[in-house]
Amino acid sequence: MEESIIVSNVSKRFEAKKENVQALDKINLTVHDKEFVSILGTSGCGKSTLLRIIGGLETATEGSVRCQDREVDGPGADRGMVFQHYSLFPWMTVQKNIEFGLKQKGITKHERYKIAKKYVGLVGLKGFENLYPKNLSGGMQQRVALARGLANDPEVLLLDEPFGALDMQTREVMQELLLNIWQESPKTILMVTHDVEEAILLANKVVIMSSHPGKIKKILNIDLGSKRGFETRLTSEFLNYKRIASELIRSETLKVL
Ligand SMILES: Nc1ncnc2c1ncn2[C@@H]1O[C@H](COP(=O)(O)OP(=O)(O)OP(=O)(O)O)[C@@H](O)[C@H]1O
Repeated sequence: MEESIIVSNVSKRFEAKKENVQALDKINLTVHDKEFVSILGTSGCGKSTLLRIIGGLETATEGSVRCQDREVDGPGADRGMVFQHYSLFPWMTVQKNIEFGLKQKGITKHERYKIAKKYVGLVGLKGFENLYPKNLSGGMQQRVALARGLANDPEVLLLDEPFGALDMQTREVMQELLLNIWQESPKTILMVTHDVEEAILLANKVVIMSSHPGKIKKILNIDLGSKRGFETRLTSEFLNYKRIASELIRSETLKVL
């Protein structure tokens, strides 16, 4: 398997007036082509910072990141990002928000209309295409952001809590949607989440971070086969992974608190 993302010795220090924060300390991580990797860890352990550095939105204090064989020195079309705070264009309708990246890629008007329509339907927003973000709930905005990320079909998708604003039922349906899309047309996905079940259900590998400073504590290889769905959560293998991951995170949380 080829390497898609290579994080080498990445450290990040935020310099602030009152206190400096060592957010990440010598992170080494390789994500192979078409792998789905989840990152779990207690609040403040540096998950978002790591994703932002890979996305090129933040620079590492030390170390380097390569993505698709290129040094990361800023955002790029090879990496699609879906972040917690939706980052939709407020002056564009749902349809236009989803079409935006497709337009940048030079896809024809007719084709991008069709692709955006497809993803509007997949995320359950049919009928809302002509509304503006301000007229949508947080969960609906998050689904638009996810549809936009998926519609662009980048080589690498970076997801930061993509389902954080959704109710449990919608969240489970969106997890299955992402799983189906990834199974049908695999791509490299790196996803930050707080949800242990979500991390295990979706990924081939779960990276568990420790905090202050953020380091990689453990990488769990998840062997649940490729056909996963709602029932997978009930299997003994799944519950075993859940127990291991929960114990590791709990020991970190207790340390921090
Ligand atoms: N721009 C910034 N300036 C200063 N400190 C920052 C900045 N961004 C993050 N930090 C600090 O870096 C550390 C890691 O933050 P980060 O947001 O990456 O954690 P996280 O694991 O994603 O947290 P959460 O799960 O709560 O979203 C925290 O201590 C945070 O306060």
